[in-house]
Amino acid sequence: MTSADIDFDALAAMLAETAQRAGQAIRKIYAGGLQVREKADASPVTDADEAAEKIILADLARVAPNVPVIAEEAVASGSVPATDDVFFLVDPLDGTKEFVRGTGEFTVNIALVHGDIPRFGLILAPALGELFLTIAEDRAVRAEVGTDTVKPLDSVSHEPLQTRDPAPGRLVALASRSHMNETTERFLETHGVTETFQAGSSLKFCRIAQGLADVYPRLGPTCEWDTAAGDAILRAAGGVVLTEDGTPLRYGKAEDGYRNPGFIAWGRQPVQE
Ligand SMILES: Nc1ncnc2c1ncn2[C@@H]1O[C@H](COP(=O)(O)O)[C@@H](OP(=O)(O)O)[C@H]1O
Ligand SMILES: [Mg+2]
Repeated sequence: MTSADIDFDALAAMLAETAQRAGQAIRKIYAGGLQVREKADASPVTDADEAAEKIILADLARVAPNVPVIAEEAVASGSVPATDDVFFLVDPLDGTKEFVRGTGEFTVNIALVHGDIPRFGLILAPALGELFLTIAEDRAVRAEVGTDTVKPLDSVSHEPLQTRDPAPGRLVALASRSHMNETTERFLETHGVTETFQAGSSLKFCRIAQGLADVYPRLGPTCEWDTAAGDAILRAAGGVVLTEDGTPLRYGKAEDGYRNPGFIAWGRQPVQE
């Protein structure tokens, strides 16, 4: 199968509802009180992560039964299917730490990779009622779906996502709330960043795609399911995600356990110094 065989409109319409159902499951579990456990890598996991992933995997198995899915909680329990040129990446609850803290900055993430590039991306922030997704290779949108009911994609209005032109020497950056480090602080000091906001989860990619900030340095570990949907959305809105050597972040790194190197997400391709 290639990405040319996939009907992107149908995928977007279906997964927009899948993600909202996953979001409702997350919110229901949250309202009932959270049991937080630790995974083998010491990161937190809750029943909400697992419930949301189950909903997403069931729908993907129906719509694209032959496409492998690399999903965060399945990988944590040792289930890592072989991938080929086309595969899905799923992070059912990105920003689990933020979720546990109650900040609302957590997301449901679904992406389709083809040929080491994320071509389709969908991010839902269930507590904020905001949905971001690619609707074509070079078009991404934001829709307000609210938090009460599952809304079909064609029943809500969309606003196009477009990154902004940075003001040289006055960049606005986004950085992780939970995973700040010295390398990131050094990057901020040396790249003309005059303002930094901290935020959780893949929403950082979305805020750059909206033109609300210029750069998101992530110079510490993440996994491909944390970044693929945000990368696809940011690309379609005019941005790029580059590794520290200036090349685009690549996907399908099975031999590295789908772990990413450090990267920098930019609203616009940076001018080479
Ligand atoms: N040591 C590590 N190795 C791999 N990924 C890590 C990591 N520390 C943090 N992350 C990733 O960073 C994500 C959180 O990003 P942020 O701090 O920007 O909210 C986590 O997503 P999950 O919450 O889905 O586990 C986790 O996957
Ligand atoms: Mg994550």
